[in-house]
Amino acid sequence: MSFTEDQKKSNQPEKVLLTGLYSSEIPQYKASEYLDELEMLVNTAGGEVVGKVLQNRERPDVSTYLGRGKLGEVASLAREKNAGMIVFDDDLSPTQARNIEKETKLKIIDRSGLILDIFASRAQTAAAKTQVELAQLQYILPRLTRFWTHLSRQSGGIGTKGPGETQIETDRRIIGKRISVLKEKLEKLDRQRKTQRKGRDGIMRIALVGYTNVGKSSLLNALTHTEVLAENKLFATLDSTVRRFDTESTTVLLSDTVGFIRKLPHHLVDSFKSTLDEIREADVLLHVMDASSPSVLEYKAVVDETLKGIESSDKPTLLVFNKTDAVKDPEVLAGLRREFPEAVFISASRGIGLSDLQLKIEQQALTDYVKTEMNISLQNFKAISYIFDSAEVFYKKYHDEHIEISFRIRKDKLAKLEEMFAPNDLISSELI
Ligand SMILES: Nc1nc2c(ncn2[C@@H]2O[C@H](COP(=O)(O)OP(=O)(O)OP(=O)(O)O)[C@@H](O)[C@H]2O)c(=O)[nH]1
Ligand SMILES: [Mg+2]
Repeated sequence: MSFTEDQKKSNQPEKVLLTGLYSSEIPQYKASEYLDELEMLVNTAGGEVVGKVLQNRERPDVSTYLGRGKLGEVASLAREKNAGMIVFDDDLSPTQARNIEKETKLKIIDRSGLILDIFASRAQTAAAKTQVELAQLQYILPRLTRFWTHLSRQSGGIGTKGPGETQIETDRRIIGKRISVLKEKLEKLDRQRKTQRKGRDGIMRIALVGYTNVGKSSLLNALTHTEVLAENKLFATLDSTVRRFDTESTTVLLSDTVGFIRKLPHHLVDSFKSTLDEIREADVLLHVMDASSPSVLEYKAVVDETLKGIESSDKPTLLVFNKTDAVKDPEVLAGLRREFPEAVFISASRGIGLSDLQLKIEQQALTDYVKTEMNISLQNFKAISYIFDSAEVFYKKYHDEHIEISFRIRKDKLAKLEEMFAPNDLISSELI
């Protein structure tokens, strides 16, 4: 089922009901914040929320998620409010989804399905489109029987009887084939990306990371005076954009990345590998947070956890609290300052605190990188080509028997370079 596809057919926003659970572990106010976030997702997908229902249950019912009675109530509320769809805050098992559809006769979608839909409608580049399609197919595969009953009903098939097993088996094979084609395509795109990246190696790479909608793209725009799409929607950014950013003493490459969210479908994380590589390969992370959100620390934990999942949690990280202009209570800011004395406090949209941030970035560059000028014997072409591959070269001049070269290089790479010199290869070397 596709939320956004249905949207395109009619100009009326699809009316939906949201539902979720609270328990001794997730208090009611938390669950209701989660539904607010789910509402943002629905709005982003072009839908309109006409009601929200929470049920107190320790764990979801294995066959219908909500208890049967509650599900009946939700279905009648949906009819009363003219809603044609129920959105579940948790992921439904294929069995739950099938049962709920049967009982309510309403369209249903779960959190992962909704996020996948949004990603699909926002993907622009070949890479993002391929990554989303792969995630969608991986999501559909175990749910194939349900999608089939859905299709046969849509096309006015008789009763709810699905097609024979053999048809489903055939489809499963077709989808499986398509998945391997997409994986191959992504590998090819990955190789292209790696070639394009050659030559940027000597420059410090910083990735902007953070929860969705915290202002990462706005910060990229503010720092580099460019116009990347920034808007009050979730997942405005799907593709990573890289911008060169010159400070007084150094140059860095700043990349904007896809925002994280609670319960990001794991298929998405897997298939967005090449987009997330931008984070994995960065030297430094700027973890951007929304200081004006009451859930700021919870979002921080989600981001930390997601970074761990992509093996990027031990990188040097600058904490950046954005949207300070929108914080009503000064005590909130004071509290954050006390708890995170190293953090930088900014407002990307008002341009507050940006020079402070710039300074922190420069300091970081100074600790990790050095600028040096060398005179190297042309005999040692191995060392010279290593410099061209892994450093940013500012200046070079060939003499009869040596090259004069100035470059910026990461300290660990400099150490590796120094090991390559035989006696007399290095005529002179000076930090600049
Ligand atoms: N009040 C206030 N709003 C801001 C600030 N920075 C960004 N915003 C707003 O926050 C919203 C989200 O900004 P984006 O830059 O798109 O956020 P993002 O983190 O890139 O979001 P995704 O790409 O969707 O993950 C937009 O409506 C911005 O105008 C700020 O400093 N103060
Ligand atoms: Mg963005």
